[in-house]
Amino acid sequence: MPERGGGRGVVATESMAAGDLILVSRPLAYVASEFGSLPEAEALVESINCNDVSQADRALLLDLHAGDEFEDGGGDMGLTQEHLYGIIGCNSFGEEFTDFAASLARAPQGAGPHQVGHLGLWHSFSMLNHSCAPNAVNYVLGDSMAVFAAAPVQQGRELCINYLGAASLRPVEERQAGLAEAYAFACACPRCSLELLHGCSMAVAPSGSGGSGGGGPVSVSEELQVRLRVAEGGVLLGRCAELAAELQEQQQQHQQQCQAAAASPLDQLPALTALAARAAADLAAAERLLTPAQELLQQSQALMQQAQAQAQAQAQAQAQAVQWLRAAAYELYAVRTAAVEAAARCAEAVEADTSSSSSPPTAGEPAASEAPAAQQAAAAAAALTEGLWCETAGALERQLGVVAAVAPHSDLHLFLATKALALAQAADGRASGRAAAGRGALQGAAAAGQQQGAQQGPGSGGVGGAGGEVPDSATALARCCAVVRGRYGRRLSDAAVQRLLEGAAWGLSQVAV
Ligand SMILES: C[S@@+](CC[C@H](N)C(=O)[O-])C[C@H]1O[C@@H](n2cnc3c(N)ncnc32)[C@H](O)[C@@H]1O
Repeated sequence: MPERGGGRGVVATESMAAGDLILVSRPLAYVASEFGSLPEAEALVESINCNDVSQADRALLLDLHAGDEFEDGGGDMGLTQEHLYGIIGCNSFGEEFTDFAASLARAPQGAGPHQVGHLGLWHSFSMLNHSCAPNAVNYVLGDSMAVFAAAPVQQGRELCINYLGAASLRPVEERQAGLAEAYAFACACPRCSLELLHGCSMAVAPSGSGGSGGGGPVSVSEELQVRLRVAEGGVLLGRCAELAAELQEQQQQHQQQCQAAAASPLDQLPALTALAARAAADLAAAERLLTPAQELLQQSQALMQQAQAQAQAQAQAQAQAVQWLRAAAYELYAVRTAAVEAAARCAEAVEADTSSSSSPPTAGEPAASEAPAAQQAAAAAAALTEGLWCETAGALERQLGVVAAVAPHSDLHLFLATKALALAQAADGRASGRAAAGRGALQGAAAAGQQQGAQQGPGSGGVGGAGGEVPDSATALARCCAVVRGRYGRRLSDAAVQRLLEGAAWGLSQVAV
């Protein structure tokens, strides 16, 4: 059939009425099964393999369509098992006969009352193609296949049956999917085309109805009704197609008339007037929208101003928080320094006490036996001083890291560095290790200043010498001043630099005990 892209089919050689017998086909292979059950394809294969089939029928079997891969009829290979399964898949027809009375009436001769389910292959019947709106219907009578016209058929029309059984009532997508899966073709019958075109299904299966597309068994009477309905649908569809053709013709005429009318300018006047009226209406609608739009604009402007004010307030609050944090840090180091100084004084007092107790005791003075206790106290005080210093130095180091990370332009880490250096000197002028740590902190501050700040002149940024000598307070102060100048000289006024230097000097004077 060229109109469906190849393949064979059956065409009416003369017009016929609904109910006319089209063909009766004897089986090439046929197996019966128990009432209510459909025989398996294996049973049919077995009956063919057991030489039940004559040579002539074998040739007819080979003539049947078996899928695209067997288009050459199997070639020299003859009838392989694979080919046979392909033939059965494409052409076999079977029913389980759940309608008991009708089943008995159709049962093949010799079949017992329970042997009424069947599966078979019929040659001329296998030439019929499928349509979801078929004009022919088939019945198994005995083991023969009879095909009748299910609607009036004009000469030259293709005769089609329904491959789907009751599943032909399913929506178009399901029918298409079922046919594609079982027979590997996309159905383009008038019903499918119409339903696909309009995106709707003209028939929806009643709930619980089955068919070869899946679901439970369907009785024969039910299936007959289904086929009748489908056949009626086919007739209606034919009428629809004719109407569609008429409509298309009319549409073309209208189009031609419109084109002719468009060519004449006078005829365009009503269309232009209508367009103008629509434009006026659009304008009025736009004007109506203008006032609320203006109001919205004003509202959003007010909101924006509010947001700006909020952002300013937030920035101020942030700046205040930074100032507060800075003050808190100064406070902390002042307290720690005071504690270290107190501990040092305590140690000095205990030491003085101990040395005075080494001279002979006078009346009212503590006995010589108490001297070890005083020594212990001195040792404890020294340990306390040491511990406090270590803690303070550790805290200074951590603060330095934090300040350098979050506020690289702050002068706080300079202060912290000078503090660390002074502490190292004050705590133990001979402990070069600790002093070196203080010097290192000062150098770190200077290096941060060099990276972040303005360019420094030669020698101005170097804080601390390369040797292990601990610089005195005045040297440290001079080096701090160099750092400050190097870092802030460009961006700060002279007065501001002076204030910073004074601040650093003040810090040193507080701790250089
Ligand atoms: C029982 S055979 C029908 C006869 C077949 N056209 C032939 O040439 O032998 C079934 C096969 O025919 C083709 N067929 C049947 N109905 C069709 C349809 N409506 N559109 C396209 N192909 C169809 C499919 O390839 C299907 O597997």
